[in-house]
Amino acid sequence: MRRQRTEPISSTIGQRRRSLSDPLAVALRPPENESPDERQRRLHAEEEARRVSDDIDDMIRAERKENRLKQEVKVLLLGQSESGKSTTLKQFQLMHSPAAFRADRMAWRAVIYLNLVRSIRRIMDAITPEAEPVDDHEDEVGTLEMASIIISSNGRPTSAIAGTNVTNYEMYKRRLEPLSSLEERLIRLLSSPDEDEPIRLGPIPAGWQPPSNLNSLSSSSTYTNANAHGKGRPTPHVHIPTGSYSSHVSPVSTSTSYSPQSSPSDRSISKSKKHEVAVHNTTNWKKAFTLGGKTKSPKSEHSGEIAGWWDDPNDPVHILNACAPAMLDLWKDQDVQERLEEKSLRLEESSGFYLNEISRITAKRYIPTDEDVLKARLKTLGAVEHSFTLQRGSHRGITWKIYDVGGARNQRQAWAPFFEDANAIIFLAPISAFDQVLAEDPKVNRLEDSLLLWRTVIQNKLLASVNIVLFLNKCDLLQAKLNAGVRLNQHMLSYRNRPNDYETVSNYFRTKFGALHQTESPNRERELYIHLTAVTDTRRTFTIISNVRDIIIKSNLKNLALV
Ligand SMILES: Nc1nc2c(ncn2[C@@H]2O[C@H](COP(=O)(O)OP(=O)(O)OP(=O)(O)O)[C@@H](O)[C@H]2O)c(=O)[nH]1
Ligand SMILES: [Mg+2]
Repeated sequence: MRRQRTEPISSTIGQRRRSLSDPLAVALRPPENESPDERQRRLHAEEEARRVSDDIDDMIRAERKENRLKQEVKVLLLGQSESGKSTTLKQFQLMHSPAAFRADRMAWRAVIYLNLVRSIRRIMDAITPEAEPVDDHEDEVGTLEMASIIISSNGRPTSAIAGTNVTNYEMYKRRLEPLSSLEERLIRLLSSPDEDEPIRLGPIPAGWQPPSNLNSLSSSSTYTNANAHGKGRPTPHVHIPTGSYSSHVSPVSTSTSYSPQSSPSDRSISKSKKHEVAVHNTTNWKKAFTLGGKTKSPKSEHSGEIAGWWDDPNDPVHILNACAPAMLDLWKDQDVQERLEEKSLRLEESSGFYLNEISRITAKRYIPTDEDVLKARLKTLGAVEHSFTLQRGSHRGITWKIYDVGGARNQRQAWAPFFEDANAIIFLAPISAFDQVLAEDPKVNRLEDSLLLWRTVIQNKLLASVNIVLFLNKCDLLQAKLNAGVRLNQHMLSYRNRPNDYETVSNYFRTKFGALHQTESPNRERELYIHLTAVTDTRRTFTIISNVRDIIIKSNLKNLALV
């Protein structure tokens, strides 16, 4: 709104009193021979003018406030890979744009299928008889790379442990063979064929060193800070190893991926399948994966009804459905369970775990639930922006931009350009991971990595005035792990002989992370908000997100001197 400013008329009006030396004040001074009537009229006119002026001032203030409220709040999600950043973003989406979140459900079907197939392959890898040749060291890492590696408490690599032979191994291998080519097909579909840039992580190059300190990166001029849509922001360049995949993989071809006698090219396919599938921010994987190019086929010739994907013979659901009994038998097999236990492979704790729901997931008319989508695991490359505008409540009109970045070590250099204009950071540390190592570097304990990363973020001067919220995440898994008897002090000596219960352990982590903030933050005034979270739990997370949202907005307004 434009304003026609009404100047104060008289020197008698409170704050607007002008000095008598002011020529304008002299000009506006009441005539000396003013009659009582004239005086009355003048005072009335002055009063009216003052009222109009005050109204306009009020309107200007309100307008300014509204404009400020319209302002964007930029939130950056940080944390190591698999800490739960993308899952937190999904919760924000579910909370603020549920229709859009649910519209994407069918696209997530592909990821869920792939997660399930990969869990089966992890089991097959784990129960492979010890006599079978192991390719090389990379296989040792690669076999487990699809999710966090769980190390046995005695520190020995899991494959070195001999034990139970699974009597039915050959039978499972035969029955589950079609899943191998299905996995390749799902990877290819998710890797979006119309994508220019390769999007899957290749093997970690020899001699590769993860960036150890983000401080140096944040002051680097390598990256230009681009607009809010991330255009021009740097994106990490990731390669698919050449020749990893055959040019065409038939959905029904029988692969020899589980076979020790596979050809070199089969082995190369099998090897690259061991790397986790990731999606680049520019990848339109959701569009690419409507499974068969459509979610609905034309009206059925016979019934005239709308038929679904289940009528499409090429839809992956058919292979999954046919293999479901074998998958169920495998997962329930006592020998298999013993073998997994011997290898300390707790698949229940791994990302994208659907083995307890095989029948439901492989049903022909399966539609993912919200919970399924929240559990689905797809690694992020680069940065993904999601924005929404609050429609209700006192913070109506504020636009939130949430940036979700890849957390793997070779992705972290892409974070720094987002630091400059961030209003808040939600840092996720998965505290259940105290007995796990990084997928990208099996020498590094996950919790140690989280603590180092946390320190680097809070020390960063560019972030000195940014609100920091810490999610000590995966508390549900922490609780399950402690209940199962896994002891924190076997992995973290500083824990000594404190009680191994959830309450004491979670408080210990709260204090440890909090103390680092106190000693390392360049801004002593900055408040830290710590939450114990399980971001796959919608009800709990909604409450936390609402609190966090209010804190961030309040503090943002405070910065604007509005409250
Ligand atoms: N049980 C449980 N699972 C969780 C929790 N948070 C995340 N997950 C699961 O952990 C997996 C990894 O989560 P993501 O959100 O993809 O992790 P990320 O931090 O985005 O990982 P990158 O993209 O690699 O950086 C997903 O399968 C999630 O469903 C949690 O609190 N509890
Ligand atoms: Mg992610």
